[in-house]
Amino acid sequence: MSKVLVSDPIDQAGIDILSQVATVDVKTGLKPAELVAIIGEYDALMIRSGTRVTEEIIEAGTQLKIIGRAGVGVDNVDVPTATRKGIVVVNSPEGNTIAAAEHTLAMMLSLSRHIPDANASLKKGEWDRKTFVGAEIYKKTLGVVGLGKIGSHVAHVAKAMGMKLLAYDPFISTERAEQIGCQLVDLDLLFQQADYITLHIPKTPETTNLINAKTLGKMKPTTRIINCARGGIIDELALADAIKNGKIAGAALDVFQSEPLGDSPLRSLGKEIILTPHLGASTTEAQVNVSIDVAEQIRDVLLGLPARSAVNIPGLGPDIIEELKPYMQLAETLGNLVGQLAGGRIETLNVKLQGDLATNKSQPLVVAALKGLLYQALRERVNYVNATIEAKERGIRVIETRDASARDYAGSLHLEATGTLGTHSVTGALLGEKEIHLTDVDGFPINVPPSKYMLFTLHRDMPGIIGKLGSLLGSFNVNIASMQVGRKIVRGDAVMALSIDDPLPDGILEEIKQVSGIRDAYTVTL
Ligand SMILES: NC(=O)c1ccc[n+]([C@@H]2O[C@H](COP(=O)([O-])OP(=O)(O)OC[C@H]3O[C@@H](n4cnc5c(N)ncnc54)[C@H](O)[C@@H]3O)[C@@H](O)[C@H]2O)c1
Ligand SMILES: O=C(O)[C@H](O)COP(=O)(O)O
Repeated sequence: MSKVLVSDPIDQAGIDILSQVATVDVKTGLKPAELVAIIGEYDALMIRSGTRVTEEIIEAGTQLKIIGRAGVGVDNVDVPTATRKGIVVVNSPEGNTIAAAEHTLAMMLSLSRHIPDANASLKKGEWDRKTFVGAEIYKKTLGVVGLGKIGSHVAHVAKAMGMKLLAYDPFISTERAEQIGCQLVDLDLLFQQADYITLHIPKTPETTNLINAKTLGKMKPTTRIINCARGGIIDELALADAIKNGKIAGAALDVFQSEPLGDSPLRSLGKEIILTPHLGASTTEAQVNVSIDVAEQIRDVLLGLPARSAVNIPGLGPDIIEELKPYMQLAETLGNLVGQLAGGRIETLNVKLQGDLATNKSQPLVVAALKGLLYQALRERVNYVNATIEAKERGIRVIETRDASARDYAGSLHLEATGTLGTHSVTGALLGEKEIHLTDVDGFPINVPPSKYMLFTLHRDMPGIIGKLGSLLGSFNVNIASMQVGRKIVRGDAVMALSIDDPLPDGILEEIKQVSGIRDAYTVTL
């Protein structure tokens, strides 16, 4: 019989489901070394945010087939290592949406009316009606950063309470925002105008320290911030400082850079701040939902069936996956690349399946291209199962065409993304069995394998331009691994594709764009 380890408190409903097919051990509060010592016995691990599933734990889990996260965020799981080891990672994308949204609303109202401090004062024996005069949220402006599942529900309820709604989410269409009753604005305007700012975004390199001394400086002295998303999106020291110095009015935080929260200046602030110990998902209903949702998936995978919310394994038939696997990787890479070249919010993705790929069997490649396209917005939360729905929810129009007569390569894929910042296209094919090559960028023929860090320029084909760019990169100690120019006519427009060893340091891209003859430049991380 299979063995499942449950290492965080989860609802009994899930344990009952797992017990039908496996022996279930519930061992909470294990230290990392204790988990490493025992994980080798188990086929499945079920967790919440309390267990950090590191590379060391995954490597020690020699029998592990699945890691089930009873909740949304899988940032406590080393997903790339799990994927490399062939371990399915599943989560419950919607099971605690309402709980987290309601906690956010509770935080906003409690903060406005000083409920925690008023309650504490009364329980101490006081009757103080002066200190706790609050503010109304009616007719105030709420700035929602991240208009996904939780952000949308918060917006919906806030609207009913008479709030005016601004939202920032570069991956959501204006139409979708309007349906929810939000006006999409840029982040600066949201920071300047909102009376309340609520965060509902994942923690990614782009969102880390999004709220910092500089952005706090743009807010009104009456602004209050609520974070029930992820710790680390707010620079906590800068926030404590801004509240202490009256630069903003207050904050309500459920999540912290390091959990459990240790010594922190946030703890010594008064009624301007409310802190809860990561309780967003802690309702009876949400815990039943996520526990059942994830336990059912663990049960299915242990029985050899596919999981419905795998964050790292395609939910497609194993035979199709085997045949299309190298092309799926091609489609995902091209999707990620064209999404970054186009930038901004993507409105349309044209997918052209060419040569041998122009068959109906190739449909999963469209899904893989969308998965790549959405990676910047959703990171590991986008998978082959949800990519199409996520694209639809974001208002991205997908146009598929097939051209069996295109014969430059046995099979090639052409993607064209149009977004708020313009249109870009890429084409790619496989060389040999599975070596991905970019064969065209923005209509210019090239032939380069993609690499982790790339720089693309659109420039005038003229003597000296390659040298100038090389010297500029050299002066910033950027090492070029390979470089290729694609042009259609001599001394006309051209594209340069460079593979570089490290990410481009801040500020260089702007300098590159100033080089005479270079019209535009893009940096991409794959
Ligand atoms: N406190 C808790 O207990 C609790 C409970 C559940 C979820 N969460 C967290 O809440 C957050 C939102 O969860 P969700 O289920 O709504 O996720 P979701 O994927 O449905 O929505 C996230 C939204 O953020 C947007 N986004 C991504 N990068 C962005 C950026 N740089 N700027 C602006 N928007 C960006 C995406 O387009 C998406 O619409 C996640 O961080 C999740 O881990 C916390
Ligand atoms: O990502 C989530 O689902 C939330 O942060 C909740 O985490 P928890 O289930 O560990 O409370």
